Amino acid sequence: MVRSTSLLRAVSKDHHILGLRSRGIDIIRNPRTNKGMAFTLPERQVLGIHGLLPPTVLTQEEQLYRTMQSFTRQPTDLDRYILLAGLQDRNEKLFYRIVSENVESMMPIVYTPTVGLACQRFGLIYRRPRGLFVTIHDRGHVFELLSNWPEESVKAVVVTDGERILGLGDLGAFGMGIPIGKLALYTALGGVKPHQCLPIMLDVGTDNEDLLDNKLYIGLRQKRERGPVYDELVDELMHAITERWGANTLIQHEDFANANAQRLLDKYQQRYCMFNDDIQGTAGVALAGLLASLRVSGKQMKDHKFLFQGAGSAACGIANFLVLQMIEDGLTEEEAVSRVWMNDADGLVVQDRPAGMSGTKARFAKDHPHLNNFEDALEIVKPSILIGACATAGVFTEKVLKNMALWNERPVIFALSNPTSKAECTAEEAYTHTEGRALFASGSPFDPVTIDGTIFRPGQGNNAYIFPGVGLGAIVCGMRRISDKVFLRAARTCADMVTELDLSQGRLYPPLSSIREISVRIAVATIQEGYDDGSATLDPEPRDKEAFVKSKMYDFRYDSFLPILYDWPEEAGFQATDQQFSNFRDMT
Ligand SMILES: O=C([O-])CC(=O)C(=O)O
Ligand SMILES: [Mg+2]
Repeated sequence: MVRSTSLLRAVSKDHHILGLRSRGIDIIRNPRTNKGMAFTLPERQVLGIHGLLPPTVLTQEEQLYRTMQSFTRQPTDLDRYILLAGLQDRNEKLFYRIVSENVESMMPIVYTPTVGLACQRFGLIYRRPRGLFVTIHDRGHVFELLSNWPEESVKAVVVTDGERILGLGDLGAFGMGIPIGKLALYTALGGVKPHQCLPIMLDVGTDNEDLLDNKLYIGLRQKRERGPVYDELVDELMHAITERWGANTLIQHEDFANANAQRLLDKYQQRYCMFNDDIQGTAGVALAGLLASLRVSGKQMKDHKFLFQGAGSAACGIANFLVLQMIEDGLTEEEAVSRVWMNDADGLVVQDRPAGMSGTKARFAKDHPHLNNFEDALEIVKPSILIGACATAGVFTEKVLKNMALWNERPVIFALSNPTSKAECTAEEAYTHTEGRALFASGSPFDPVTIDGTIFRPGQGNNAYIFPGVGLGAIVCGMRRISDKVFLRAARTCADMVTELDLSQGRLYPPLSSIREISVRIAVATIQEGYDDGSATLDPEPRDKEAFVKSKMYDFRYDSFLPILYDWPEEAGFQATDQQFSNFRDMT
């Protein structure tokens, strides 16, 4: 089918908006179409932007170089964050390309740890809107509010209510930085098209007094709404998203507090195409690293004994996945659960402890006297694998680490809390106090550590290995729901990509530079699981799934406007094909 070129011609015509004459300049002002100085001379002429740009014409590669120069010249990471946010607002293709090609230097800026600081300073650095703010006062009108979002084909939503932003606690509406950062990785690492991504901040107030007093706060100045009214709003949002953009719209829950995270996951997991990244993404990535560690220790998962410091939803998510893995190794559920111990702010998780217990951790409560000290708990359990998910920096003390090294030839130590300032120990501490024998991973990045001439390159056990690929896979095959098995499969896929070289350098994850390739493989694994369990709706099932996934991914290179605007002038009677038309629509 061919379409008339009238829409295409409209681009180069004059428009009168509020008395202002605007034409080609809108193409420069629109981050989706803007190429900056990379517009070629013929494009500048046809689009009516000749003279609005400096005369030099740059290639995208030259622009990358220039941007990199500015990036490295910034005095602080927060300045680098602001620089990249500005680029994202100006020139989308350049932004995503530079992040995707420089994951090691840019992921720590657009994502953890710097994104944490950006959230804390969000009132100061806020420039242009990105995403939707849905507040408790919008109850009853959420669909109308979503209708204000200009994109018709949203496929991935990341939503937070800001109550547990990384390990930084309740940041209220400042938490918006997190859905924005996660979705930047959906595109940069997973190739999901930017216009298909929507960050949502669900503002139900904040209990953070400092923010309520902060002149720069941008959210509702009220205490958090909880209980049935909160639940109704979340319900309405989930429903409205799928009403507006279709039943298979992917909805990622991010950084909800423990009291809500697992509860909302249980409530919605079967009804929507959704997952909770802090529970399932974290669990998947932790499992991936632990699977890789087995190749070094020569053990099976069932041969291990685990102690978690922190028993929130992330810890429980990991523990549940470990149980599934140990059952696959041949243990009964009871045996598997017996190998997993937890400790939290109220002490060892035991059956009758004074503080009582809520949620999933009850599954792991042991029949043991109450103990209130982590170091004592460690001595009782003598774990071979120690996992920190408690957002308390330094709880893995020298004594803790030395004990781990005393009991284990290759102690496995994961300090997963984010950002770096909340990590349970640093990479240097982990290697130093275990004579370099630790198999260490952290949620946020650490630089390589040199001990006695040996360089250790710690891996980053971060969800970013998992969620962009799962998201991409779920979107392209139109998944109705996402089961835990998707994450188990994703974990195995990630673990399989860890090479002997990685392991020899103490790294339990593939290098970040291969994360885009991993995302493709995880997307393929996700799609496969979708067809195996019947949740994929795309029909027919693509035969070559990898080629199919790649064909759906965002192209970071600039489109040329010329085939559309130059080669097919109306007088020549040319018409655009459907494909050309939709390429153009994607561009504008
Ligand atoms: O964002 C990250 O780096 C991982 C994550 O989801 C969290 O810590 O909440
Ligand atoms: Mg999170």
